[in-house]
Amino acid sequence: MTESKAVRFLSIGEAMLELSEQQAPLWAMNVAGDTLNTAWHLKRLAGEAAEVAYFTALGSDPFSARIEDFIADAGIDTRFIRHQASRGPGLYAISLRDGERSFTYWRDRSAAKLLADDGATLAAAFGWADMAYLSGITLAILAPEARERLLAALAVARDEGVTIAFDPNIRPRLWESAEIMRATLLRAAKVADIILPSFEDEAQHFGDASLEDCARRYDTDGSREVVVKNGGRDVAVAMGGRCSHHAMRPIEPVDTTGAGDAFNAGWLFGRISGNSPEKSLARAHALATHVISHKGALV
Ligand SMILES: Nc1ncnc2c1ncn2[C@@H]1O[C@H](COP(=O)(O)OP(=O)(O)OP(=O)(O)O)[C@@H](O)[C@H]1O
Ligand SMILES: O=C(O)C(=O)C[C@H](O)[C@H](O)CO
Repeated sequence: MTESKAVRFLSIGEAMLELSEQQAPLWAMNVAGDTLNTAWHLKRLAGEAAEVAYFTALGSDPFSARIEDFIADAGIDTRFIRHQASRGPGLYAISLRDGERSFTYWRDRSAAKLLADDGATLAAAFGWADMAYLSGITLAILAPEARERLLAALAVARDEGVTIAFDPNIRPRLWESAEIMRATLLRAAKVADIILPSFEDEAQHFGDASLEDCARRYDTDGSREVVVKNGGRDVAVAMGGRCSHHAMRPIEPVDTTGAGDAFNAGWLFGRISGNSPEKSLARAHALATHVISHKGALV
């Protein structure tokens, strides 16, 4: 019997400390961050069928060590994590109103802002991967030269056969201007094969009038796979130049933090496993609804 080779999934971004209010006055401190959330869920779904590695930079302090231990304990490979002794981890706190989350950040000098400073580590990581995943947050936190370095490395990796998956995950506060944000997100999407936007954010910042508008803007030539997430409402899937709508079952959320990240893991796992779009969507939605039924990004 031949055993199929595990897929190598590389996720690139910022792992942070997360503060999530439990019963007043108690707050839980966990570890989360959009690209880490997706990597974490994907590893749980895939088990031995995927090797998952996380690419970031952390400090050399005890809280950075906790983050790294958390990642390693999840079975995620930490070989591409670099350390910047002069910096520490970023922190965010969740505020909730009727289950809808907003974030307060303390991350201006986090180590992760330097994650793309070393071209050799980037090349080694892309050389290892079958699929690489990043988000608009990954790009937003970088200095302009580092952003260019990462975009160039992505283009080379794609040419060399790495599948690139990208969630624009729009966070305007993290960018220096709305123009730079929009232009950079479009450039990243151009070097991606799979794009996973959220309709509400895209409509607000790119003016898309419909799910199809959003899918077509990202898939101008019909060569990409685009899944437009949409809270508890219909999702659109563009593939092979055709766009289909899929009804989703809405629920009352406890905390929507990480819904999109969990959805992405479910979708990517389905596609890596060769499942149909319908089956992949069902898994993605089930995982997202599970996550939003609990506080914090990771359940
Ligand atoms: N109220 C809800 N009921 C059911 N499913 C939901 C609800 N909200 C979100 N989801 C699920 O989560 C997916 C992602 O939702 P949404 O686009 O709102 O996430 P997001 O804004 O990207 O989240 P985040 O950036 O916090 O990870 C949806 O497509 C859906 O499957
Ligand atoms: O907003 C960020 O930068 C985060 O990574 C925090 C959350 O975990 C993430 O946004 C949820 O999607």
